[in-house]
Amino acid sequence: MASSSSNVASAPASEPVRAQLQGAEADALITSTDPEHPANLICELCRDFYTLGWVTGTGGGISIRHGKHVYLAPSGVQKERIKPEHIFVLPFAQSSVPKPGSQRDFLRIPTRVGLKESACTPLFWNAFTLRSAGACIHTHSQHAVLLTLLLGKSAKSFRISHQEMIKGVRLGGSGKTLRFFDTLEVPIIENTADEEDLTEGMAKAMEEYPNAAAILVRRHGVYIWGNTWEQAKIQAECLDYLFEMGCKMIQAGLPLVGDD
Ligand SMILES: CSCCC(=O)C(=O)COP(=O)(O)O
Ligand SMILES: [Zn+2]
Repeated sequence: MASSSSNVASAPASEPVRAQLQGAEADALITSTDPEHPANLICELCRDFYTLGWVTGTGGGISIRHGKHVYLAPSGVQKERIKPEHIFVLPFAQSSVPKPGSQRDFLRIPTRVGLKESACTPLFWNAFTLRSAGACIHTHSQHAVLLTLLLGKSAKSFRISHQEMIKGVRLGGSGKTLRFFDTLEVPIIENTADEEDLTEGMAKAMEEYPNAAAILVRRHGVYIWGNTWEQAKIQAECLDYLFEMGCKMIQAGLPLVGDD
C-alpha cells in the first residue's frame, strides 16, 4: 500500500492542480465551520469510534447521506486521522451501486490523490437504497466478531430478548423502536475475501429479514444503519452493548431468549 493511502497525514498536496480542479462548488461540499456538516462529522465520529475499538487498523467507518450527496471516508487509511478535505462526496442519484474507484472523477481534489473511496461504499449503498437510511456505520467491534463465533458456524442470526437496550433499536433500523418484550434478531452472513463482495449477501439478508436493524458478518464485524447519523449511532451503541451482553450470556451458559 502506498504511503499516501496508508496514512492520510502524508497525502500529497499540489497547489497548481488544486486551482484547476477544485471549484467553489466542490469546496463547498466538504468545507464548513458547522460541526454538524457531514464532512466534519465523519472525522469526529471516526475518532470516537476508534476509541471504542470499532474502526482500528483502518477498517470500518461511517457514511452519511445528505441531500443529493453521500459522504464517505477514504479506504485503508487511519480513520481516526482523517480530515474533511479527505472526505469523498458521491452523487446519491444513480441507477447502480457504485464500486469503489468508479466515481473518482466526481469530486477530484488533490488532497485525495492516491486515495480511493471506502471499500464499504456498495454496502453503505445497500442501507441507503434498501432502507432509505441517512447514515450507515461499519464496525469491526470485537463484541460483534466474537458473538458470530460463539453462536457457531450454523447460526444464521443472533436473537435476544428481555434486555432494556433492545428499546434503543428500531424495526428495520428505520421504523419504530422495539419494546422490552420484543425479540431482537440480527442476521449473520459469511465473510468474503474482499469487502465489496459482501454487497449481495448483505442485500439478500436485508430482504430476508426486513425487521433487522443490522447485518453481522462472521469473523469480520457489523453494518448498522439509521434514518439519521444520530439514530445510526444510538443503534450502533445499543447493538454493540447487546452483542457484548450476548457473548457474556453464552459464556455463562444463560439463554439469550426468554427471562429464565
Ligand atoms: C483491516 S481492514 C480490512 C478491510 C475492511 O474490513 C474494511 O472495512 C475496509 O474499509 P475501508 O473503509 O478502509 O475500505
Ligand atoms: Zn470491514
